[in-house]
Amino acid sequence: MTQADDEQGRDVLVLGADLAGRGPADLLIRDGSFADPADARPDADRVDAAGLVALPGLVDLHTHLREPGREDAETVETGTRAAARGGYTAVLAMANTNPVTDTAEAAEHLLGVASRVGSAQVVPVGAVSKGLEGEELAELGLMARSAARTRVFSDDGHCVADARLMRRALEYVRAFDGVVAQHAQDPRLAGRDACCAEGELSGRLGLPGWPAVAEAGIVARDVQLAELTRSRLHVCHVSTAETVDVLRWAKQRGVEVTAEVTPHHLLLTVDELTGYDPTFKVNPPLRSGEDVAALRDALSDGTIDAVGTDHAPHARHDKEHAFVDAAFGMLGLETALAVVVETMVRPGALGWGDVATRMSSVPAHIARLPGQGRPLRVGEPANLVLVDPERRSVVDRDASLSLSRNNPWHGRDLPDPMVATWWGGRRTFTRS
Ligand SMILES: NC(=O)N[C@@H](CC(=O)O)C(=O)O
Repeated sequence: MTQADDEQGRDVLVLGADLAGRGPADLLIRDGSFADPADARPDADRVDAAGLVALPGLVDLHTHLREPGREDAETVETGTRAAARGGYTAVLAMANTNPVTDTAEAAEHLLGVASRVGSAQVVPVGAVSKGLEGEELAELGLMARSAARTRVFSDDGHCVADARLMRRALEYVRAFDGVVAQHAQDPRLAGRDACCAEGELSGRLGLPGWPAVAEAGIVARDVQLAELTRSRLHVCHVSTAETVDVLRWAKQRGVEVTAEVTPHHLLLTVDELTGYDPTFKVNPPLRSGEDVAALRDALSDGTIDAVGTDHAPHARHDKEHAFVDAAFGMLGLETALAVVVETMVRPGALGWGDVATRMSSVPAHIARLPGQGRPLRVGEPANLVLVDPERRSVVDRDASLSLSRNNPWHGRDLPDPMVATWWGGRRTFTRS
């Protein structure tokens, strides 16, 4: 019997964890929610959490689960197990599966699979355009009204490049308080072969360049469209200092724009590409140290609202090619918090309360997810992560719960904070 089975129906009393930086307190988990610790039954399971930090379950705005269509790379079952190990209790599953999530039926199918095998809540993201082709709007309204209650729409992997289609999408989602999450990449400036931040190094390495303006230009346009339509825009995986400037301007104007940054863009730079290792091939590409510094500042001051992993698992036979031919993407769910601790918490740029905001409550709010991102309070759903702020280890890609091995952190000494995760009172991960 696993520890999780063992806990079924029993009280779990978590003792002395620091509640997201607000100081130590006890938590009682009962019947899926937090209850008053003073009411704990005498046979409660006790978890000594002294020295640990308690955070609300993390919410990832940007996960690729690959099911349906590429179950050799990831499934709902393996992807959500990886999520639980990373402290996540909800993931938004991107629409670039096969078939694409561009209908109510596809979204509901994914929900059905997740209800059987998920170790975290799976929230289908709906495609903006049919087949991600950027021509015709997908069934946005039907997806919104379906059992999936879709609120986030994205052609991620592709940019909604046509300004008219983007305008229509923004106008449409406003009716149900939805949001369009844009993969900002002007295809005329950075086509599908663009795989290296454009600059001195891309020239030296002979890799097709991906200029910063291809991102910032689309974001500037979309901010204006969001202002025109009075609708909500979310910017996926911001990678450049130029885009940060545009976001600052947009927020000063009061436009409803939010943005996310990936863990890899907070730590890795284009210099990783000098060995032509396709593990580091990702879209948008790794950028300069100046960009990394600007992204950290923006996450610290709230110009960038959230961390999104862009967990992009790929089978070996899609990744192990010459750099230009390999698939774009890297794993992220299991290591996201580790990288945020390393890049933001240790240097003092974010406190634990900020981590809870940037990785849980704000993403839950952007996706309009009730029951996620809630404070650790009596009566709230027991979505909880226990974190050891001091522990470190060397990342081993073979220890991953993901089906894929394209882990850019393999062999790197990083924080190893994950102790345990509960989703709706069910224990979904325990460090062994
Ligand atoms: N972010 C990535 O590098 N990859 C994404 C989609 C994409 O190409 O943007 C994927 O689905 O693999």
